[in-house]
Amino acid sequence: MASQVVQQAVPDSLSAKYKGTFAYLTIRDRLPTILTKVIDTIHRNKNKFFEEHGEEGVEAEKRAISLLSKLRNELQTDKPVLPLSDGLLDMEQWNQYVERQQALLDGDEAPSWFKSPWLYMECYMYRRIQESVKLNPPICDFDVFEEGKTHSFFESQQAIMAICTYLQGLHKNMEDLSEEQLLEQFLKLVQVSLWGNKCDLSISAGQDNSQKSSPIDSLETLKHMILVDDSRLVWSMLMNSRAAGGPVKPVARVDIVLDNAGFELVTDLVLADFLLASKLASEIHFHGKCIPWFVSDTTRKDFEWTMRQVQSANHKWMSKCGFQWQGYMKQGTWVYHDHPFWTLPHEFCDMSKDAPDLYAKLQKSDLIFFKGDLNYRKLTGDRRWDYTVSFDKVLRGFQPAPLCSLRTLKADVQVGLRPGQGEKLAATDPDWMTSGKYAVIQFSSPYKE
Ligand SMILES: O=P(O)(O)OC[C@H]1O[C@](O)(CO)[C@@H](O)[C@@H]1O
Ligand SMILES: [Mn+2]
Repeated sequence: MASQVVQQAVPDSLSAKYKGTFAYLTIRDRLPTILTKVIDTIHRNKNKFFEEHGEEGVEAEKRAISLLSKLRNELQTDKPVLPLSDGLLDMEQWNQYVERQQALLDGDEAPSWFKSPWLYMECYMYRRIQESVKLNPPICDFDVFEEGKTHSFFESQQAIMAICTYLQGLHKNMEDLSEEQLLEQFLKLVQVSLWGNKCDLSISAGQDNSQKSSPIDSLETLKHMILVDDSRLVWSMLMNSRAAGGPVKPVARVDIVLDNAGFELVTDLVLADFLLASKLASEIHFHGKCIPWFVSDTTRKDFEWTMRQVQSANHKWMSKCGFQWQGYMKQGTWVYHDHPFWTLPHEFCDMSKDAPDLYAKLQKSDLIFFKGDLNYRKLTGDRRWDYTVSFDKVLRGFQPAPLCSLRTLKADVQVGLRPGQGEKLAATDPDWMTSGKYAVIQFSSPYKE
């Protein structure tokens, strides 16, 4: 009975059924554009498939394109969601999820692109792209988004060199920093990682969106664009946990649920390095995606590729970072994980029930950073919350450990604002929720008084 009451209080999901919303425009315009680009990418790689696999590769390319064209047609004509058939490990969970969505609709209506929750449909599109490739050996391991991700890394070279140089400068006198100076550097590197989230390739529908200038220099001018800044609460939490272990023996395990490869990933690695080197943390656990996702999200392959690229760069400080990072991986102070739950359409409040192993893993953390917009959508359930509802409340029990979302706003969900703040922004800048110009640093802890 009590849980029924709670459920009624939860607002509806964002959905393309609300005409004119960002969800609607995404499903109507941006997702078909992304699918067209995917088809084009596969087609452009035809010669490569032929060189690698002969005629079989070309046949597979044709079949994959035909499945993707069919998918685009299903989307544009609002066809019902079809079950997956590729036999991958998460297939059953996806197919069961349709039933959950079915139960939310009236009568015999089937879940479909313009009726069902946006989060579900957008995730489903990326999973179907994966299916279209997986069903077609020998090209089944082709990452349709790899070119864009590597391009964005190379386009951000200057900015990457700048933050690597900055980090190495810090390394030289880390031991001599006062607590206040350490706090100042912590706040800076959290903001660098935050603004790194501007560079995703999904919001730009695959267009280059890389970082050109030195990120450190722009932090001051960007500060007023941070709508909620809980970074000092995060700092206090880390300091408390450091005090528990003593200054020479840090105890905190920090997890970073990664978002985009390219520049953003490097900003996350720089933050992770700083946390270790400053002894604010003793180990860092990264979480990436098992399959290509939302155009630019980091997979294990992207993670390893980035580490190698940084290491072999023709730039002293960048390559020094790369060697240190490889060292952390070898020592086990940095650990990379992936889990199929991150590429399911579920809200994070479902994690303890639907992926108890992952939830238990996250419970071992002292602080979890969730990077990016999609993670924020999943933290909040991608629902039509009032702007002033608290961040704690919208997590709906998802509290494996203290957590902090670092997100630039690219979807029409935002909570934890001051009364009137959202309305004022809407009046002065109508695209404030989706332009990626604004950001939040929001913290929630199960241990907060
Ligand atoms: O890489 P991020 O920050 O998660 O952004 C991805 C976001 O891009 C979008 O495709 C833009 O709307 C959202 O659907 C998604 O939340
Ligand atoms: Mn992303």
